[in-house]
Amino acid sequence: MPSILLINGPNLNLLGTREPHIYGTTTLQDVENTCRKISAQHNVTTETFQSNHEGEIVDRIQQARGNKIDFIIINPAAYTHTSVAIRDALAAVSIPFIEVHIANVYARESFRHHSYLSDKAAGCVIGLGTFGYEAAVQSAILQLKRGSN
Ligand SMILES: O=C(O)[C@]1(O)C[C@H](CCCOc2ccccc2)[C@@H](O)[C@H](O)C1
Repeated sequence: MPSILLINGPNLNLLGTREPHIYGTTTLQDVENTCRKISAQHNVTTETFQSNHEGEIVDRIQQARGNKIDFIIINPAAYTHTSVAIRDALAAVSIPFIEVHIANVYARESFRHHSYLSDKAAGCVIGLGTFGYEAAVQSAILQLKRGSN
């Protein structure tokens, strides 16, 4: 069964509990449950991982090859703007990925306007709130089906 890995970066464990005016009131658990439900409807499994630590995210990406992950959906959070290490880990495993951002990063501080990942992503979903995760899962499923045809 095809498998998606959903990775969320630092502070996203607080989703839905702080700064609702920016990130909304949906919790990370809600997001993960919704992604699992959507993928299950298409006979795709979704594994979820959240960490506040860059090295743990790198480790999880590296493990994805051996864990037979077919697609990655990642919100790197603040590491979007700083992490060559996460960029390099994604390149090393050669698993297609979609980058998700809840807020419109281009409408925020200028330091959020650069991503170390976007140019290597299969696609980016930015500024659609937590619905962006649903859009990313639906797109990943379509790409996986296309690849299996
Ligand atoms: O808009 C996004 O999804 C971001 O990846 C969120 C990051 C912040 C994640 C922290 O999320 C929180 C959620 C609730 C309360 C506090 C932080 C931010 O650093 C990026 O520039 C854009």
